Amino acid sequence: MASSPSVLLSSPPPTAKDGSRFIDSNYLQKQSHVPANFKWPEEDAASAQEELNAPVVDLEGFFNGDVVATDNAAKLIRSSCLSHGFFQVTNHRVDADLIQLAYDHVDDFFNLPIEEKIKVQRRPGSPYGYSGAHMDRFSSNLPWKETFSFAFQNGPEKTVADYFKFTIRKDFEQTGLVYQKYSEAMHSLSLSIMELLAIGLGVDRMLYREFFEDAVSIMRTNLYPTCQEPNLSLGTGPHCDPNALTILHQDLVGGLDVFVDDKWHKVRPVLGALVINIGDVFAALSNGIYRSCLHRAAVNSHKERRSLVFFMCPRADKVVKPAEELVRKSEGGTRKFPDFTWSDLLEFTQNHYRVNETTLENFTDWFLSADRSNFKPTHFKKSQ
Ligand SMILES: C=C1C[C@]23C[C@H]1CC[C@H]2[C@]1(C)CCC[C@@](C)(C(=O)O)[C@H]1[C@@H]3C(=O)O
Ligand SMILES: O=C(O)CCC(=O)C(=O)O
Ligand SMILES: [Fe+2]
Repeated sequence: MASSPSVLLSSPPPTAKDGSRFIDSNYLQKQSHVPANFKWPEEDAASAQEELNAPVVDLEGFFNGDVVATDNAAKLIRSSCLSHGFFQVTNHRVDADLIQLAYDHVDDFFNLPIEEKIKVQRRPGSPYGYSGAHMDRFSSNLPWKETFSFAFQNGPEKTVADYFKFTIRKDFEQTGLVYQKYSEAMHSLSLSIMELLAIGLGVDRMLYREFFEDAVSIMRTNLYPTCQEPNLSLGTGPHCDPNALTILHQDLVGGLDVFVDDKWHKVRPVLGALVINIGDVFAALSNGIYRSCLHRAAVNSHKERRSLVFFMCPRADKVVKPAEELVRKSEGGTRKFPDFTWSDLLEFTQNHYRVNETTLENFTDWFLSADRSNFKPTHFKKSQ
């Protein structure tokens, strides 16, 4: 699916020693015009005019074991997931100093010379590693960003810390320890949110906590450089996250937009809050009762932006299947998606399809088709 990087750029991007061309923030922010392959269709990139009054869920009472407060939090999450699958949380017990430290270390990696960054470039089929504007995978609608992603699995092994120290550079030990701690905090919060989701859906409170206990999640740092023509491009294009649950921390610059009631809305950063959204895996676990939400990241001309994203994913081989009681409760009382594993969905998103808002429907068709190699998507964007 991915074709070779286009060279429709105003001046040639940096060339690595092996002759290949790479785009990083340093290059992007110097462009006075958006290069053709970074331009997005007008209807995708047009800036949001309104702000979303996103529900803010205070988790204090839940963490203190207060039954009424827990029920209220679960209800608020339920109503937001029924309509758009998106909410913010405060009093989440993630240490503010840890969040600050995670931001302090974002540029340790992005400031490395391009040769060092491409040593840990994403490999075909893998969601982990460095990506400069996804140029290695796509040739048009390129995102105005650099990202760095790594795996997290809870347990005694400090896999994140080791990855930074042994795969990037020995002197990245400190940075690795910060992201190890940050990922652990995100994993723990995700499991708490899973309890609230279960309460809201009326299934056993521990159902999803237990299902995701051994999750192998993706942690990602994003750097969105400034863009002189911000209405022509996007930092992250319109999409629903394919994983189960995403916890996003955006800095105070702003740029996250959510598609609600047929319009793009800005999500104003709330100091200390974490932004949470449901992804396709959770939509499937709820048999479509909860929706994964369509969102994107806009860019701006005055200040570069950073975000920290934790994509909670089930262990690769776990079967994603809704509880029987939810099938009965859902529209028509029938299964909406087949049994599948995260490994199946990940393969689809990395090798056969570029994630957007119709990933889950197209994945279902691909997964059930007799001839997967001749797959042509039949579901198209609903947002325009
Ligand atoms: C399974 C995945 C696909 C993406 C990386 C992981 C988790 C979320 C997905 C992504 C971030 C959603 C937005 C579009 C995307 C292409 C991106 O802009 O980075 C997505 C990831 C990807 O395929 O690289
Ligand atoms: O950086 C952001 O604000 C959003 C990023 C996002 O949606 C993603 O990486 O999936
Ligand atoms: Fe996303």
